Amino acid sequence: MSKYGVMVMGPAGAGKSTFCASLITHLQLNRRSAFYVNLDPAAESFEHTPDLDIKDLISLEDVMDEMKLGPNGGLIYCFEFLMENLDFLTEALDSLTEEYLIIFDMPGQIELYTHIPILPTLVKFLTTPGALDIRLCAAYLLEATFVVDRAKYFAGSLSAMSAMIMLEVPHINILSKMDLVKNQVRKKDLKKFITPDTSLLLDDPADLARRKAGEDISDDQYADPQDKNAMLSGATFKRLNTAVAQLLETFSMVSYLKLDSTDEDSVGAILSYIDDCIQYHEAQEPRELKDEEFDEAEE
Ligand SMILES: Nc1nc2c(ncn2[C@@H]2O[C@H](COP(=O)(O)OP(=O)(O)OP(=O)(O)O)[C@@H](O)[C@H]2O)c(=O)[nH]1
Ligand SMILES: [Mg+2]
Repeated sequence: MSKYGVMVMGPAGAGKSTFCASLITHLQLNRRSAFYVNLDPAAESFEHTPDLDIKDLISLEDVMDEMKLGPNGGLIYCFEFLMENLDFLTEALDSLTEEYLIIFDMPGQIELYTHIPILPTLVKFLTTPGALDIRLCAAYLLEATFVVDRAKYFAGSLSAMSAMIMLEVPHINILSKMDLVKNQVRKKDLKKFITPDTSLLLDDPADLARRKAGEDISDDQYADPQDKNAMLSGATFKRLNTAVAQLLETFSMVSYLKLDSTDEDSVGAILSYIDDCIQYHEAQEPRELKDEEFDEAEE
């Protein structure tokens, strides 16, 4: 029997836990079952109490104290420990039926999504047929506020693409906190953010601000070529950004869905994409309405 899940990923503060909470509320309102798994060993407060919490296996605070590690090293240690204790996941998830949407709330350390092979191994474990056999969709969140700094937006999109290539599961990218940029970006421009467009770099407000402040230095203004290597700014920075933007455009693998976690319809729309990705509805048995649901449907 297949299980269904979504792994909510993305950089620190992108709105992952808020989205998980809104998603659970939305599922509950629609009489669907959610199973909330917190895999962030540093997370402290939750809107919905996790059904399974990595902190019951290992806490980042203890690891940092005992192993004398910083927060990032500590997080990697916690994940390595989880990989050695996968029973922790199997025991909790094995008995879940296909009715459930299992929601994994991930930490925000970006190295987890880019160059450390722990996550691909974890995803393989969760999805292997015959074992947990979870049909998993990755949801990668990037803050919409990045649209005011185009370089950050393209760098974020590159990390989204890296996660997508590394994990090899159905993947959706999400621009979160759309409510914060609604009045800042014209609709026409927003389209260019939904599918990364190189022309965004031509009228980058952050770049204009830099130029105004006199920080824009062209390549030939560097007196010392060694300085030029050390200070990636001015024309070199622009060329790098253009190259990254062109790379994204060429592969055309990244495009975004818009999310405002405070808006129920927006959360519902994202859930439909997730359901499609994992073909959730195809597996559901038609179920009989309970008496009170029947009464409501009659009204
Ligand atoms: N305006 C607005 N704020 C949001 C939205 N989603 C999240 N936030 C805020 O963004 C901040 C970070 O949100 P979290 O959900 O904790 O982000 P996270 O990605 O889980 O953060 P880490 O787990 O620390 O990586 C909080 O102050 C949220 O209230 C949104 O859709 N709109
Ligand atoms: Mg979080």
